[in-house]
Amino acid sequence: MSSTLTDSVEEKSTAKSPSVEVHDLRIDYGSHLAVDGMNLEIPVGTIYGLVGPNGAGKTSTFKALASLLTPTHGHIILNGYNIATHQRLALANIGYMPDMAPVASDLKVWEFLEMFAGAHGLSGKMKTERIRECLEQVDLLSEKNAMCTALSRGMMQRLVLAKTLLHKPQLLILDEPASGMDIKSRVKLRNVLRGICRQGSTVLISSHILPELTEMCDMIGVLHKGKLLDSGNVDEVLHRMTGLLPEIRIRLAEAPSQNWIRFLDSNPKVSSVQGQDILNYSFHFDGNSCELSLFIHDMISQGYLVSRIAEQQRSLEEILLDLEYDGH
Ligand SMILES: Nc1ncnc2c1ncn2[C@@H]1O[C@H](COP(=O)(O)OP(=O)(O)OP(=O)(O)O)[C@@H](O)[C@H]1O
Repeated sequence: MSSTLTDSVEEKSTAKSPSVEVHDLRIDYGSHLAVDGMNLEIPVGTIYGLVGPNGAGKTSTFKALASLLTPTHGHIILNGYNIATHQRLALANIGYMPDMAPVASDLKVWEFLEMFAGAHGLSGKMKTERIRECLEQVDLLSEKNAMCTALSRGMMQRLVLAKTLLHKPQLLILDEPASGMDIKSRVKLRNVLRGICRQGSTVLISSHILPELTEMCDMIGVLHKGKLLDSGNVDEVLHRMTGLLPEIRIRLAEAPSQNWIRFLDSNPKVSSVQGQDILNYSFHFDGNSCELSLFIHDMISQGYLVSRIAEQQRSLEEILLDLEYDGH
């Protein structure tokens, strides 16, 4: 449904609206329930990762956000505009990259982007400059004259990302952008996404591989069989979902004083202290990474020489796998 700019601005939420608000989203395919009562809020400038096994409902959610399918029920608000009532304004500032983004094979990188820049109404010097900026942003300027077919998978994904950036979207929705990428390409993608966020945009990405997201994202949501099981800061969600307290392993550079065990036990967040030998200790820690950092800082300022710290935790993949077997 179209609307005038004036009434849309009146209906827009506050200037500090979250980038994405999803209220009670439900998506059905015939008798199959794909997304079930999702509520989600993503602040501006965040990299948010939606993680879930195959068939969890990630693509369906993203398609609903990009207005490519109509949900059975629920509201979606992008940058303050409800997509059901103010679709044009809500979608004006989003960039959507599907999981199997098509790339024209018989074009050079520059020509490929020129085609889309033209469709966005760019021409002349402005078009040339914007294409250059986008290629720079995804670190692909050196390949501007390469044939699209000659690009690696990681480069291809970044080229499609450059295409998605052409109209300067404030919200990027990227479905499985890192799938099939090697670690080098993933690091490059992470740096590109961080750069985009620093410029004030919000990025929403999906993956069925948790480590891909935890290394890239500020926040994650865990989707399982259409239900959003948890959502929030990466550390907090991992802590809540994995349930078990992480085990912290500490190696000291020299034998500690007699007060060492008493010092560890005196922290209310510490439990199950064990000493493997005079230098190696382990304990459970019931706090977030910031509280752990403070504790380690305290340890060092008390004169305990910490030479190594490691944290071990049951992975979310293992937990989701358990849920599958439990039939949840
Ligand atoms: N067009 C469709 N018609 C019928 N069922 C569909 C359709 N699209 C998706 N589904 C089903 O809806 C559920 C969610 O699918 P969706 O593609 O959203 O999940 P996903 O988390 O993106 O999975 P993947 O990681 O495999 O892409 C799955 O059970 C899927 O089979």
